[in-house]
Amino acid sequence: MHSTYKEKETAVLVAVQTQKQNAAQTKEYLDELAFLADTSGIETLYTFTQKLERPDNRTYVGKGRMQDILMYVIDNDVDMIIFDDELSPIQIRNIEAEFAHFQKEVKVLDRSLLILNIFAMRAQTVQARTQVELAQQQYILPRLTRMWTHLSKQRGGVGMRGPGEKELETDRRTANDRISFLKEKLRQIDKQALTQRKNRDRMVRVSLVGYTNVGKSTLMRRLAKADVFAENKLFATVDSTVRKVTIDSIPFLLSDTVGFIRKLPTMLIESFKSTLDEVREADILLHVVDISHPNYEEQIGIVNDTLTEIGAADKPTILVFNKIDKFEVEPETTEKEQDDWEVVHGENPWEEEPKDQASRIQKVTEFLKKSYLHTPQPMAVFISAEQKENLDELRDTVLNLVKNKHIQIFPNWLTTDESYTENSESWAE
Ligand SMILES: Nc1nc2c(ncn2[C@@H]2O[C@H](COP(=O)(O)OP(=O)(O)OP(=O)(O)O)[C@@H](O)[C@H]2O)c(=O)[nH]1
Ligand SMILES: [Mg+2]
Repeated sequence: MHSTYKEKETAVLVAVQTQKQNAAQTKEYLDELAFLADTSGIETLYTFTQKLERPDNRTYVGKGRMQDILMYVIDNDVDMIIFDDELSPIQIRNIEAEFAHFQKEVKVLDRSLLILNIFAMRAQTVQARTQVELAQQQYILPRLTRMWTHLSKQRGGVGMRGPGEKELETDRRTANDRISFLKEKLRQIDKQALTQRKNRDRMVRVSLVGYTNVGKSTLMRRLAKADVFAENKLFATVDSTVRKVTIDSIPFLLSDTVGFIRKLPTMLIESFKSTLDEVREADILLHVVDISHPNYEEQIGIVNDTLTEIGAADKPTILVFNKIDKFEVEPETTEKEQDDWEVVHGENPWEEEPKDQASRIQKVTEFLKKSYLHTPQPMAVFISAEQKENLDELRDTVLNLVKNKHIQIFPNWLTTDESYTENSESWAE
């Protein structure tokens, strides 16, 4: 029997492969888009790509590809199309018009809107909620056309048929008023937060930064015994958490905050400025990387670019390569590369499978250290936050940097350290 009840909304994904990217990268980007969709509770049925110099101004992909998408969406009664780049209001209108010929209502979303929706789902504090709503309103305002009604009216659904011209005018005015109101509210929250930060003892401030889902919150739990939320979804964290940590009687503040992603909407970065203050004002950064991710090098670049954008680059940084328990030495390396490695280093780490987890971790760590010694890198540590591997080494590296900074702030510290040991949490096992 045919049932019209659908558990999940369904989507097709669409990306353009420009000359700057190869097929493997495009696939990675689409996998990430599918992960974003999945995090929003949307099931991806199919993906479409097209090689183009740049996305088409009118309909993002060309006419022929659009026809393929149209047929698939109609035949399979798909609920929405999600594009990997931010669409202009005109592109949205044209794409929706294609479907209107077939009396098919389909939601047209893009990567930015998907990210905004996830942030809205996750925001816990008043500050984060206000910041997300501001970004949403700013995204929607130029797109308030007949096809659109704004998000705040209908939680969960976007891209429905909109109101008439007159209501649209009212909607635009309401959106503008709301934007002013939210900005003012954020100014007040910022003022309070600033006072709070000023009243805190001056302590060395360390911030966890990194791409989304790399394990920042998991590491925060290990380092500060903090009960922060971690899960295998994108943007599990969109607020920031600060905890006092003490190692060898040196106290410092550790903060965990929102992760970064490729093509993070600009309005989101802007409205999250105050959440990102923790990062901007930090003395030291722990840049966490998921070394088991096929695109981890590109992710490092994206994080560095975002840090530059928010004015937080050029701080003493430790690259924390996480998830070494999931890192596979073998499949990534050809036999020729293995032979070359053996010639240079006099051993072949691929020769035999280590028997237990401990020796496997040791082997992987040695392998990674050797690979990274060739390239100029900031300090690098290889850990597994989940499996608690090599955390002592990370602790020592952090301690060294913290100590240097601590001595700068408190030149007389060596004689007065007693007072800092009270009431502080110690490094978790
Ligand atoms: N295998 C493995 N998984 C890990 C490790 N560290 C974290 N994870 C998993 O990775 C997923 C993401 O971890 P989180 O700590 O939420 O990552 P995050 O960087 O805080 O992510 P966002 O807050 O979404 O930006 C979770 O499912 C963790 O259990 C690790 O060392 N090894
Ligand atoms: Mg997190």
